[in-house]
Amino acid sequence: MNADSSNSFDSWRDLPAAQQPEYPDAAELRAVTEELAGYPPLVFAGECDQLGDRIADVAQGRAFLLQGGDCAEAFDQVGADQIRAKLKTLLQMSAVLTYAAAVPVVKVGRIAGQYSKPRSKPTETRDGVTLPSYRGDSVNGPEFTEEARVPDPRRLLRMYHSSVATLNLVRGFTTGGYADLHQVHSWNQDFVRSSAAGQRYEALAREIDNALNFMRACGAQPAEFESVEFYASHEALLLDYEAALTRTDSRSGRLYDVSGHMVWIGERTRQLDGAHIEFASRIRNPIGVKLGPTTTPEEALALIDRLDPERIPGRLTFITRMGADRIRDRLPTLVEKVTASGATVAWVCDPMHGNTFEAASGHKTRRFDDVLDEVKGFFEVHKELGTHPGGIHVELTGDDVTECVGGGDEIFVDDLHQRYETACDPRLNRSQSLDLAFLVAEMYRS
Ligand SMILES: O=C[C@H](O)[C@H](O)COP(=O)(O)O
Ligand SMILES: C=C(OP(=O)(O)O)C(=O)O
Repeated sequence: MNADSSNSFDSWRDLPAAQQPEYPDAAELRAVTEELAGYPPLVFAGECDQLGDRIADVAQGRAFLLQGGDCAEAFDQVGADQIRAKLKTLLQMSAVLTYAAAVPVVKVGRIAGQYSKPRSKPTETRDGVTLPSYRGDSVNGPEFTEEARVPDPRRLLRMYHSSVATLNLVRGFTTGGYADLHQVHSWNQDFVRSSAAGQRYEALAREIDNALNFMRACGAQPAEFESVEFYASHEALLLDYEAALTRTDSRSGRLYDVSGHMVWIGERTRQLDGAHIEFASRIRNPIGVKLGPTTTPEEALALIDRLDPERIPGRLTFITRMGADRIRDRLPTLVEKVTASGATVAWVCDPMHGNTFEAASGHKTRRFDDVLDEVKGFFEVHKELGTHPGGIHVELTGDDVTECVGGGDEIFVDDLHQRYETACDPRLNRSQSLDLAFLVAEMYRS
């Protein structure tokens, strides 16, 4: 793959780009992006196409998308234990969904690139002191000091290297035996095992074991069980970074953003006349777009025209994040109008971003019951319309954190301070994630 030099690709630069950092030194940014443009790709175009084929199955009702990971990855969390814990969570969820809902699961991490955050407010005030908001480790530091909050373009280099290290280990785990289906029990070997969800999982893992033993006895040992296909995704927020990692595929001459297999455009940056949608329209990766409760059917149809003019199933995923109280009201018209237009998009539910509130303690949190209710609403709407509820997009971690309230091993509002470790928004912990997988599997089956 070559660094792209075609002028047309630069069209996004003439358009307003929301949520971009204001770097104090433009020359330093230029030097960084030139350096990035010379670095090897994180992923290959062929892998992006393969994910596109898998998402086409999702869009056409033959598979389910499980997309999840941190709200914001952090540079000081790039360690083997943290990465393995996230992967384990996704593998366990996927085992539950595949076995209990009997559906192939397309596994996509919010991982190896999820370092940038759009914010509601440009500044944050504490004890009368106002500083620029933290925008993710790729932009500035979370410490509440003037120095840390200055956007530093050299952080983009660290984002690249952290993503490379993460993806390298993920590839090792997913193809080197760790993700072998015969290991279903070993993913459940830590604190989660004693939780209600962990015990339920253990029972399911025994059933999977029995099924594998039966197949072995019949002489079937499919190689597919020994490794998993796992893809990396993140929000394409910082366009200087994404553009520096956009390359021409030598096979097809087409442009791919090789910073991840799939990228999505967020709710705050999906303006039709903005730089993010223009950028996304130029690359061939599978694209996600977040759709919040104010999205009109006309906007959804215009997004399809811009991002999927050839109507290729798998190209476009609409990730709806309406809120539990609005999903049943807002989603039906969108799905109806998009379906009537003849487009085949994958519909995926993000039950996190429409359900955030601030607890009295000041912690941003989400109720597990609201998360579940939004997913329920999503399934109800699709059932009613005869369309496919294609997947879930969740903020989660493999650790035993206390960031969202509720769940089978209930976390109370008063517990939030105990292990509140997210760099930005609250994530489901491991047992809440498993609880969700079991409940989603039941909904999918019914
Ligand atoms: O993850 C999504 C957004 O970046 C996040 O919800 C913004 O949070 P804020 O409303 O605190 O800025
Ligand atoms: C910012 C995010 O979501 P949204 O764009 O839906 O607010 C996110 O998923 O990190």
